[in-house]
Amino acid sequence: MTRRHLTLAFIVALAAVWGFLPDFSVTVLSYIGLYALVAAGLVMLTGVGGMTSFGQAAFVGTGAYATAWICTSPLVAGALGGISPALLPWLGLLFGIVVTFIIAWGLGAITLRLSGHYLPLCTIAWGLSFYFLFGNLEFLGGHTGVAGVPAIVVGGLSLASPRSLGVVIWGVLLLALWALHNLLDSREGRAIRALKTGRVMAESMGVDTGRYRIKVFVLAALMAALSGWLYAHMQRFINPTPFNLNIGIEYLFMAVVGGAGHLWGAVLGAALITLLKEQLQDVLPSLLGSSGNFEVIVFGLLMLVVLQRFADGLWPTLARLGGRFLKPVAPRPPGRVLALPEAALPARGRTVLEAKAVTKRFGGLVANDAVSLDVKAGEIHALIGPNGAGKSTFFNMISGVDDPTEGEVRLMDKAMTGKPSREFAALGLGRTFQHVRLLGQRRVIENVALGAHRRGRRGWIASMLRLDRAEEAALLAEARRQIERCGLAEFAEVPAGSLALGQQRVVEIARALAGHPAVLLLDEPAAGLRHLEKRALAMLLDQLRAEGLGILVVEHDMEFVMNLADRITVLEFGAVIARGTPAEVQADPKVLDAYLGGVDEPAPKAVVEQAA
Ligand SMILES: Nc1ncnc2c1ncn2[C@@H]1O[C@H](COP(=O)(O)OP(=O)(O)OP(=O)(O)O)[C@@H](O)[C@H]1O
Repeated sequence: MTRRHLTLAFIVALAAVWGFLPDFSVTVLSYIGLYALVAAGLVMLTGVGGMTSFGQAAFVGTGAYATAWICTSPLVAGALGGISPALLPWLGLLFGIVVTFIIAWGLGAITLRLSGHYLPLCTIAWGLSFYFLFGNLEFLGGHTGVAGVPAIVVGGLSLASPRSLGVVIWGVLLLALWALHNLLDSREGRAIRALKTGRVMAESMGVDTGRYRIKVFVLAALMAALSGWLYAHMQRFINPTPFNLNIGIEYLFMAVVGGAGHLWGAVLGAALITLLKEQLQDVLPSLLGSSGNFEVIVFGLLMLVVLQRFADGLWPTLARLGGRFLKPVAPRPPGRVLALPEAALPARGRTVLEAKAVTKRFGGLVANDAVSLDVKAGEIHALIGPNGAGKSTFFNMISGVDDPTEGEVRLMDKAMTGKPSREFAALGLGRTFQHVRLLGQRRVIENVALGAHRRGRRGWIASMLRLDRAEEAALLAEARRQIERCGLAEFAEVPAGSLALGQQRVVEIARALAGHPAVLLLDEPAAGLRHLEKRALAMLLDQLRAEGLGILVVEHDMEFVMNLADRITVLEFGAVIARGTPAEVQADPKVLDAYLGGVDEPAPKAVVEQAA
């Protein structure tokens, strides 16, 4: 039995017993479905995308109030004249989606720029404001609410009973889980996962992180609004209470307790918390009397215990246990495989990357002082210098991570100063990082396929509907090719975080190569590699140079650099103190002085030997 079979068995079992369950169980299950829909949106937003929101209840309220207003307002009835009442809930759904989309996009554009704890604080702020807004707007019934919300009618069939509406709720939930699962298993899903690691890496892979963050935010808000629409037509009456901040916090609990990075964790979390609250409300008053609100306290304590014991939520533990009995799903053989776009490499000897008198100041500190350097197609240029010389700062300037205070950066003959790193990536710049930036829990192949992100075109809807398979097969095939080329074939399917640090650096090189770059920036690629692995890396770089790539490498291993580089630029205290061939640089007294005089930096063997 595979996981897929188990999911199917769950759906069939639910469908089979649905007609025989007592009314109370059907109602509870319908609520679980409604909550799980919101929590699944939060899994995407918080667990996968790394943005915490306490304010999702506000969007549930938006969806609920939008349809309640459309269905009950005399103003709408007057304006629409003789519209069939059966159409009103559907109009309400459309209205709710449009309103939520506009509000979420607007709120996202303003608040998602904030980082750290400011974003969650903002979600609390609008979670509170929406609640008071719902309660204070007269045309929404104030704190009394809106009564007389009609039932949904589909093809003449009224969904007035929870038993019939519950089928729709679970149908919508399962469809949403399927679509989100497909989205996460695609090029776009990899980009969403990359958001969690911060902007720098994802942007360097060509992902417009600002836009993706807003899109995930809007997606989660729309799922909450959909839940609100279903809720309003199930309850047939709404007031502001179910959309207050407490409930927003509960939604977050559901996602986190279930397992914030896992879609089925949302269902588990919603079920657990709904059932737990139900039980506590029944059991505690009979034990402790009904004078205190003890269930809230016990609920809080139980949540603490669960989170203390299962920091990643309960789903990963369950999945691990289940994994012992379930067979892994065999990957389907790819059908049609697209050819990925592949820009021709520039002619050998052409300058592909150029820094002209680049200066970077941090307050009074000059980290780069008018540094000029160029990289030509078909050469390896090394940038060396003692610790703190300004190499990483320079790397950031020439890859769009940071802007120079003065000077100019040109890539492929285009002025790039002030442009974001995704535009550098689009012009053919691939890079690795001094501090490895991989998605540690994802497989090596997924990490490497992220590097090919900008070579794909398929968007969110196509991914959700699985219309991206030919492109996805091509991206994965490209990733596998680069992994094999870098000598990591046996590790393609293991989590990237399980590899040794040196190997993780090589995964980063494979990821950069998957983007078919013309220029490669490598930040300390040999650090942590053993002798044979270094030799293999040197051979790979040699081969890439022969293919016509322009490579700039920052490296502390002098033997590696001296044997490999065509040209070397030496930085000290932010300024260039020498440049030339390895032989010229090794003979330069300023270089010897910089290294031998350095306190922190061990004198590079190759340089010292030359001096002797
Ligand atoms: N964001 C920053 N704000 C202030 N100072 C900074 C910042 N980034 C770097 N610096 C300073 O700029 C100088 C150059 O640092 P940089 O990290 O570029 O050196 P490096 O040559 O890459 O060193 P290493 O080999 O240790 O990585 C250092 O003095 C560092 O403290």
